[in-house]
Amino acid sequence: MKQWRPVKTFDALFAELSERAATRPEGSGTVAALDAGVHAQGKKVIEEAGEVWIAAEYQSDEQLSEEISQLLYWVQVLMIGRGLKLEDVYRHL
Ligand SMILES: N=c1c2ncn([C@@H]3O[C@H](COP(=O)(O)OP(=O)(O)OP(=O)(O)O)[C@@H](O)[C@H]3O)c2ncn1[C@@H]1O[C@H](COP(=O)(O)O)[C@@H](O)[C@H]1O
Repeated sequence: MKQWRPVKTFDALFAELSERAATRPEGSGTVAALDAGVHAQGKKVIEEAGEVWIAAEYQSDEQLSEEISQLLYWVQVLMIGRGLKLEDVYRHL
């Protein structure tokens, strides 16, 4: 059974990843992802977007939700790598 944990929102994840970028803790996958650069980040965005599409066509709601969460993560990594803030995106919504 999955352990209960508080719900993490898009904004809370962005704050967490921004903090990782600023403090660069050892062992952080986000720090490694940022150091890998925009080309590698863009490839992950495309990969995860493809997995979202496949999950939407063929998989369960749970699997689709998980793929979407990974796409959101990689979009945030790419945003932080480029120095964008949430407001830069939100003003287009
Ligand atoms: N939400 C995420 C998250 N979603 C996706 N990912 C990464 O994206 C990858 C996508 O998984 P896949 O199954 O598609 O791929 P994989 O086979 O596991 O990995 P690859 O071989 O494809 O690289 C995962 O392996 C993670 O490296 C994430 N990595 C971290 N987080 C959260 O980000 C925060 C900071 O994490 P750290 O920087 O690692 O401390 C924490 O709250 C984490 O929970």
